[in-house]
Amino acid sequence: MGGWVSRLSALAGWGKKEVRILILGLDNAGKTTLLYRLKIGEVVTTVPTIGFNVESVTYKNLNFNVWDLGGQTSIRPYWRCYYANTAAVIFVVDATDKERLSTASEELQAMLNEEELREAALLVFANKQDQPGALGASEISTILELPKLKNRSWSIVACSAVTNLGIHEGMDWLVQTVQDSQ
Ligand SMILES: Nc1nc2c(ncn2[C@@H]2O[C@H](COP(=O)(O)OP(=O)(O)OP(=O)(O)O)[C@@H](O)[C@H]2O)c(=O)[nH]1
Ligand SMILES: [Mg+2]
Repeated sequence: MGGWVSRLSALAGWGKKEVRILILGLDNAGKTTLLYRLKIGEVVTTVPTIGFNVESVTYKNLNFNVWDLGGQTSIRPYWRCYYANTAAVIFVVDATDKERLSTASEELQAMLNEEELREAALLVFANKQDQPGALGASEISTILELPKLKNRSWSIVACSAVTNLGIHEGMDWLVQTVQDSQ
């Protein structure tokens, strides 16, 4: 009986495994704005995240469980509590916040050194491209030392969570990469 139920469920697509994605980055980078852009396709008014937001998001037939963690300095030590079973990390950078790009780079490297994220793909979103003076993907890639990464599927895409620029390009890469690794 149990066998029939699970086979029928599988045929119907019920209980389909969700792919776990984390959205990380410094405070004010635009993580929560991105999460709801993915979830409802709109720009929502946000407040700084204390703790996390989590949503089920379906993109190109893949079901994601997307966790958006608060990025304030005092909250960053808790990021590691969420690393287990993560297929991919979306690291959001405020491309206008030049003073804090080195801090973003340090947090990114610390995160990538974690054993639990050894196989996780990395998508960096260079966000806020609608703002004047935003640095482009190649400049940010250099500052974050992405070309030096070893044994990691990674990509960087310039985007705006507000205007939707680049969001699909980044998510298409993510879906393809996650599917290829499964
Ligand atoms: N101009 C512009 N503003 C953006 C963009 N994305 C987010 N913002 C704004 O940046 C501010 C911070 O956005 P949040 O999404 O709350 O940032 P967060 O990364 O979740 O911040 P924490 O929760 O504190 O970690 C808000 O005022 C957003 O409206 C963007 O692409 N362009
Ligand atoms: Mg937030």
